[in-house]
Amino acid sequence: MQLTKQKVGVLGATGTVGQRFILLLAQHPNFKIHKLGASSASVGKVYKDAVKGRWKQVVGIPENIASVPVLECTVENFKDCDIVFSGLDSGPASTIEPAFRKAELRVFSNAKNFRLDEQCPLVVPLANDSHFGILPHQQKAQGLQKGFIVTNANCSTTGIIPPLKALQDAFGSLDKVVVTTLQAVSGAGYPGVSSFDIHDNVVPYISGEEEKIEAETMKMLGSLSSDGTQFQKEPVTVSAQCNRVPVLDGHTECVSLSFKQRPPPSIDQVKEVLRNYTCEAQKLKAHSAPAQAIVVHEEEDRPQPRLDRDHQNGACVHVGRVRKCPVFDVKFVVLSNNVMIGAATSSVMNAEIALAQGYLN
Ligand SMILES: NC(=O)C1=CN([C@@H]2O[C@H](COP(=O)(O)OP(=O)(O)OC[C@H]3O[C@@H](n4cnc5c(N)ncnc54)[C@H](OP(=O)(O)O)[C@@H]3O)[C@@H](O)[C@H]2O)C=CC1
Ligand SMILES: N[C@@H](CC(=O)OP(=O)(O)O)C(=O)O
Repeated sequence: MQLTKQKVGVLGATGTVGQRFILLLAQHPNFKIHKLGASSASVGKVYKDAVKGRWKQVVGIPENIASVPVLECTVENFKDCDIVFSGLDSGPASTIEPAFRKAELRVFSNAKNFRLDEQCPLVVPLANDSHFGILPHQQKAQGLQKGFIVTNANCSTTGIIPPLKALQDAFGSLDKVVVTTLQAVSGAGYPGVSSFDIHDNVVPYISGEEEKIEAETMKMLGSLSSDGTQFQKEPVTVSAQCNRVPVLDGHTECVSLSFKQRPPPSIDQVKEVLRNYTCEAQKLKAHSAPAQAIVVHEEEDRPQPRLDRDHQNGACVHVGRVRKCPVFDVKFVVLSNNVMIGAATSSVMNAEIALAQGYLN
């Protein structure tokens, strides 16, 4: 039986993340693009004209989307959508997303604004979908029947959460996590960092990024109270250092960590746990879920952004160089596609999980 597809709106549809939404949703079994929104610079144009000279994907604009008009991001324009995906800049997201929620719309957001909100789930779909359990509380607290905001994480946080969660589930609480990032230029949107600044260079600062990785990790590794009304942060110490590097897509992260458990697990045990890790999105057979959530590499020079970022349509995370750390217990390298699982794919997979778990009824 063919089920009716959910009508979806995409806010920020013309941007770096928005373009990935278009590609993921143009032919989706559960969702059908119904409305597109962006800034006043794009409003009034059809999609292909709004992104003229700015469509940066290796495939063309899907034919069924090219002539869809781009609208102003108002409740009035989007009120007949079942779901709204937001790839808005954080400035406009701060007012538009809560206004949409208030109008009983379900919002799946990439923006940073509500990630640490006590009523909003912050979910990496390969790891902590149990945090959707806060949604009835959010709706009750906001006096709503259907509307809510679900957020997905910062793109660098997203990469490290699945391996950290896998290790926490298997070996108990982590003690300390140190992460150094090498972040792709697409993380800064388009046109982002100027070519003059990034060519032949590394920029050792990304505004606000280190604080986000530290705080978001504690929320996502934490738990939801049994009555579904409160998040309990995981008391893990996280230290992040963030760098921008001349890579187009794909954030690389060098991670060292220690366990509370003494003695710590062996390197072989760590690898086995990472390799065998499965998540709810896979069990639910969510359309965007990867067959392998964490791909563990044995080659000593992998993962690499150019070679590995598009594996499984960028929906998994890669871990390589798992080895003993002389300072902490274990160290490894993570690679994740920042615009796919780090952004649009996470939002879409979150909506697929929410649909399967009955949160969109
Ligand atoms: N790039 C990445 O790797 C990641 C990004 N994010 C987050 O996702 C969001 C989008 O990022 P990204 O796609 O990179 O950014 P871009 O700058 O590439 O795109 C921003 C989008 O927002 C729209 N927009 C800007 N101002 C307004 C406004 N006042 N009203 C309505 N729409 C507006 C733009 O429309 P127009 O084209 O008309 O100007 C465009 O569609 C941000 O919040 C970002 O922090 C999260 C994780 C990873
Ligand atoms: N700051 C990230 C991308 C991003 O937009 O993050 P956030 O959604 O947390 O603001 C990067 O530069 O790679």
